[in-house]
Amino acid sequence: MGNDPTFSTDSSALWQQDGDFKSGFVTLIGRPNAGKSTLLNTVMGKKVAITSSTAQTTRHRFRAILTRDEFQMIIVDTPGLHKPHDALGEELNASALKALEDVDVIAFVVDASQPIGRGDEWVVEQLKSLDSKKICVLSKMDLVTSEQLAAQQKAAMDLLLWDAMVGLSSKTGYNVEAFVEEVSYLLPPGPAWFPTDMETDQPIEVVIAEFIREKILRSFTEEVPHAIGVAVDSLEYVRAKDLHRIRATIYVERESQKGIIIGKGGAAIKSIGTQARGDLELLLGTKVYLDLMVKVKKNWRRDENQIRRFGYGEGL
Ligand SMILES: Nc1nc2c(ncn2[C@@H]2O[C@H](COP(=O)(O)OP(=O)(O)OP(=O)(O)O)[C@@H](O)[C@H]2O)c(=O)[nH]1
Repeated sequence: MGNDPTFSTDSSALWQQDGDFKSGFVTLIGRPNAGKSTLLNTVMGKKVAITSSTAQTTRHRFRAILTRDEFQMIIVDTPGLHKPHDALGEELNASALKALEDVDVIAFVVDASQPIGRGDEWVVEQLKSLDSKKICVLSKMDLVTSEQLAAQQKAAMDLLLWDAMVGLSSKTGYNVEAFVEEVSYLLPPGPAWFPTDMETDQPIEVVIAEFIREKILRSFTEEVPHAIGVAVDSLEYVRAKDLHRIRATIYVERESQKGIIIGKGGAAIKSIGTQARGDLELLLGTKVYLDLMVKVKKNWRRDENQIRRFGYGEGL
């Protein structure tokens, strides 16, 4: 992928800009399902992060880079913060909190359609001692009335003295540009740290595995999605046919889950493969041949080493 600017790995050069240029790190933080990854994709104008209605979708600290004439913002998506139940949960929390260190702006994303509760208070508590600028984002505005929004604004203002507050909808795009403007206003002066045509710092294999995992999250009910991990075993570009050949393994915790993922006569895994291939062809800009395997790896979510091997949480 060396010639694909989206996945350029050359971050050594400092792309110095003159004058009033601003740059810095913005971390999206909030409870699971608040709409962080969807906001990131809308800001970027394309799909870079995966999303689903299953809480705890995001397992990586994902960084996307938005460069305009006046600024460069490096946006860090984090796994939603929540009370941990297992090693994976603890690792995801640690990963999200680590992402708050030394960032210029923290964007606390709260779902405008859900009451602000103890979970949000707990997240904001973690922010109080940090020096960064703090912006409150009320997401999913398309789901609330103006009265509900006003009530939510008031509740959010009671949590903290924010440097800015924006209500937006990533679904309709409403006010997403206002969010970008507010953040850019809060960024300090500085050069572009990354090449101006680079959009994400994740290895392509990680993005591919995440796209596959997204399809599984969207295809099954609660129990199975949390039990899966996806790893790309090989990625090969066949120049003569202009296609990418991808082999990936879906790991589950139990035989019964393997059966569910494969489905009757292989129907479920075939459907996952078809859906994933569509996205991957768009991502890679070539035809894709996708070979998916399912393997059982007992209790991998309780095994910190395995979590790291998948690249979730801190282990990247
Ligand atoms: N109606 C509506 N739904 C939204 C909007 N933004 C996000 N959603 C939905 O909310 C759900 C969660 O969105 P995500 O972006 O995955 O949330 P997240 O905060 O990244 O979730 P975690 O990865 O669990 O931390 C998905 O089903 C989205 O489609 C919005 O502006 N309007």
